Amino acid sequence: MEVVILDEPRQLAHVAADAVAAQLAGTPDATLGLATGSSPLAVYDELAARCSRGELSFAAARGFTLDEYVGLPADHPERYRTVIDRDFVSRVDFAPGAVAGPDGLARDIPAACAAYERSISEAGGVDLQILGIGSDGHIAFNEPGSSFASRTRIKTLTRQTRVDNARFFGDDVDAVPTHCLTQGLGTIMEARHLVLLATGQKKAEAVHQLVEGAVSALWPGTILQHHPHVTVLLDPAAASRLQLAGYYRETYAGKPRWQGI
Ligand SMILES: N[C@@H]1[C@@H](O)[C@H](O)[C@@H](COP(=O)(O)O)O[C@@H]1O
Repeated sequence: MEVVILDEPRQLAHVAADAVAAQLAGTPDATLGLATGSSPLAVYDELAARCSRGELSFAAARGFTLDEYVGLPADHPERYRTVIDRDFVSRVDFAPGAVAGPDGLARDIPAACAAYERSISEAGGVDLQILGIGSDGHIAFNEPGSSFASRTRIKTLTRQTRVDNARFFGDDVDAVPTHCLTQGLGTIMEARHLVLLATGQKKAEAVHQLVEGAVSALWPGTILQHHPHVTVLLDPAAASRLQLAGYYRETYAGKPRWQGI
C-alpha cells in the first residue's frame, strides 16, 4: 500500500488522473472501475479536461461501476447509473454501452448480481479501480461486517451511510434507499490496481483503520492491506489520525510508484 499525502485536493485529482492516463497509454482498451460519491469528482473533472484537450481517450476502454441503490426509478437523479453518466461518462468519449453497472431495478436480484460478476470477468477483470471510503470504513457499499470473500450482492445500508448520503436526497434520511447492490470485497480485491481517494476530517478515523488498523470486517477497507497494488491518496485532514503520517510524507518521492506494493 502506498500512502500519498498531498496538501491540495487538486494535486490528489491530478495524481489519480495520471494513474488513469498511464493505464490508458499502456492499454487503450483497459477496463476501469468507476466509483460514485464526492471523492472522485475532481478526478473526473480532470479526466474530462484532458480528454477534451485530446490528451487521452476512453474510446476503446470499458467501465464498471461499484454499486447501485435498489429500487430507485430509472429517471431518479441520484441513481448511481445516472450519477456516473452525469459526472463522468457523458463528458468523455466512451463508446455507447461501454460502461455497465449493477441493475438495482432487476426483478431477480441474485441473477442480476451473478450476471454482473460474469460481465466483469468476461471483460478480463478490472485493470484500475477508483475508490472512495465511507466514514464507517465501507468500500463501495460493503458495510462493516461484510465478508472479505463477498461478491456482488444485495446489502442493507447502515444508518450511518444513509445519514451520510442524505445530503444527496434533500437532507431527508428517509428518502435514502435502505438497500443496495454492491460489488463484494472479493470482487474489488481482484482489480489489478486500486486508487483510493479520501479527503476531510470526517474520513480520518476510517483512513487510520484502513492503513494502520488490524485487518477486520468491522472496518471493511482494511482488506486492502492484503492487495499487492493500492495507492491511497489523502489530504492532510483525512491523514490527520495516521500514526505514521510523517513517514509517509518523507518516503514519497514526488510521484507515486505505480508499480505496486
Ligand atoms: N457507495 C459510495 C461509496 O462508493 C463511496 O466511496 C462512499 C464515500 O462517498 P464520498 O466520496 O461522497 O464521501 O460513499 C458511498 O456510499
